[in-house]
Amino acid sequence: MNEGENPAAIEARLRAAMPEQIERRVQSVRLANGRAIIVADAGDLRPQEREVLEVAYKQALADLEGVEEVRVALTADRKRIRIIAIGSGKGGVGKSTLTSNIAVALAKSGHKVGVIDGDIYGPSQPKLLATENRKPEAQGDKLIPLESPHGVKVLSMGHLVAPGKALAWRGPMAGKALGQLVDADWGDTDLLLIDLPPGTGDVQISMMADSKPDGAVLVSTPQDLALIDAARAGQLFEQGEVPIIGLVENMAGYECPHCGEVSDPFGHGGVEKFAKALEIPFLGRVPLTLDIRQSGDAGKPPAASDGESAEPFNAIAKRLAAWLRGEEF
Ligand SMILES: Nc1ncnc2c1ncn2[C@@H]1O[C@H](COP(=O)(O)OP(=O)(O)OP(=O)(O)O)[C@@H](O)[C@H]1O
Repeated sequence: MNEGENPAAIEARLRAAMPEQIERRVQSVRLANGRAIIVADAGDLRPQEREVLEVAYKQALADLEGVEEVRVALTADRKRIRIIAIGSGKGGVGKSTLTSNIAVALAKSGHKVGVIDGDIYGPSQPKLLATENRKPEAQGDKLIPLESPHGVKVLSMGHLVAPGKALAWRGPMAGKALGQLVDADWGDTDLLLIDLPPGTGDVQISMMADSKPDGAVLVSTPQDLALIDAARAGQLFEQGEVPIIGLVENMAGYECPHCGEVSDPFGHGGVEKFAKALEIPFLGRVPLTLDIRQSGDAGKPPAASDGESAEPFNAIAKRLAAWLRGEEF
């Protein structure tokens, strides 16, 4: 061992000596008096696989400088990842845009966030999170999510199926495909946001049954029609006993880039009033801006910036984080 090597450097050196597939399971590894102590997650492994894993750690570190003995503690309790579904009754209200930006805002505040694009028929997260034309690898029967450039992991049917291919799928098949994305190897992710397809069909119902979300966020524009659809999506979550965390109003207020006048193409404040009437918390309002649209198309979520356009997403992320901690917001 190098004299003066600090614990973080030692941990990095020990981890670097391990093959990636076993390194990703390590919760902690330290070296004290020639003894390397590894704590690793083996909650999903059968007894025989656990033995193989233990031997693999011992072999990986055996010849390392300063290591005389290797001890391995395998934990059975896999950390449960919390799941939040982002839904809307109506399509095109900005659910995918919100999902990617809220994910990035939560990641900026220290959460380890993954995004699942549940919109099997019209996936948009590969573009929004700049992972288009990339293919996730598989480890055994588990997919390895892609790392987006914005600190968020992501998996979408758009990464797996050629554009337009999934369109022919029927509900149960689409539901199964979504289950595969949820069951991927999310590593140290602590929160998954699922961008649901619009509507209240088979995919949503099967997701509710298979990977019950901890809570749901509903997105709507201030328009009456979108609100009615949001109410329908709300009922779906209630029937599935998924708590509704709150409502987000998107595309509220458009500021003319030429004259500065603010107009409300889809109305204003409707979602907040609606939320009050239904006694659902209001999570925040996102304006309609050219920047949000253009940044989305360019795979650069405004939430990743320090600019003003990140603020509405930061505010919503803050309320979600409070909800996750069980606090009032
Ligand atoms: N606040 C906003 N300001 C400007 N454009 C927005 C805003 N929110 C979303 N958009 C744009 O509206 C379009 C639809 O958004 P998005 O794909 O996020 O909606 P969606 O509800 O997920 O749609 P779908 O139902 O098709 O999955 C996109 O072009 C997006 O860039």
